[in-house]
Amino acid sequence: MPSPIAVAPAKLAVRDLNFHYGRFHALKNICLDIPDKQVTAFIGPSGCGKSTLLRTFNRMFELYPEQRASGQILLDGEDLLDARRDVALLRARVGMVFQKPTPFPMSIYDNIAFGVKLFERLSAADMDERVEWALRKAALWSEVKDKLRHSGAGLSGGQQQRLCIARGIAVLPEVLLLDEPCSALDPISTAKIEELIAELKKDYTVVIVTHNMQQAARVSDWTAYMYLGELVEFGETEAMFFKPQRRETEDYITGRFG
Ligand SMILES: Nc1ncnc2c1ncn2[C@@H]1O[C@H](COP(=O)(O)OP(=O)(O)OP(=O)(O)O)[C@@H](O)[C@H]1O
Repeated sequence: MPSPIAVAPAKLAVRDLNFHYGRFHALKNICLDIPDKQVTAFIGPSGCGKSTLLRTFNRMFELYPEQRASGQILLDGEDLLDARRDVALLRARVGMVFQKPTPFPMSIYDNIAFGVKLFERLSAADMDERVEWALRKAALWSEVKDKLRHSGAGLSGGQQQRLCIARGIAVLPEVLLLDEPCSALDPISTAKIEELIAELKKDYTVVIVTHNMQQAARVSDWTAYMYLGELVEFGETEAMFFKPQRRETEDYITGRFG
């Protein structure tokens, strides 16, 4: 197997990561480099640990006492699993967008301003500018600029998901985690989010969990194939899809799995 340590500079370096849900061992000795300002996709059959691995990157699991991670996850060289590190600050650096669009029950404008206010004191004019910037980045501005005070819940599913991405980037994170961001969306909204991901990687390190192999091939630079809590193969997406090193990866990619 090619080294799980990518040649590109790593934004996140996972070292001997193990994860337990109670007594269930969900991630086993994961070692992996997530390259900076590129898109990395996690693929693998249902239950292999993709979302679990993603959620370790902003310590989401800490909300649940029976869940625990051991090993190291270095963000720019510093271990983010170190309990002394402020988890709120970590989540400002490592943002997350979930499978189902989850706008807050408030206006489109406030959906974005809410998170920004937790970390920065901006003047009204600067906040207006930040909201517009985030909505433009998420390719949503032209569709919502005349209804910023309307509820976010009134948007279509695809628009809501772009609103969640705008909310995620408004706090100026360095890493954006996307957990199956298109699984609840129609093909047109999916295409928009995929275009957006290509745009976002100019500024952010993006990690995406997807069930959709074509999507992984289209949007990612690097791909990790997981199975039963282990990292089976990791490499550049093109090589993984056209010349996988492991038989298991090839079987999964070509649909022979299961
Ligand atoms: N809260 C939990 N408590 C106990 N076990 C869990 C919990 N969440 C996930 N698991 C188990 O951990 C393993 C990995 O789950 P995870 O959701 O990370 O897989 P996944 O690859 O993202 O799956 P899917 O593609 O179906 O979303 C599975 O066996 C799952 O049943």
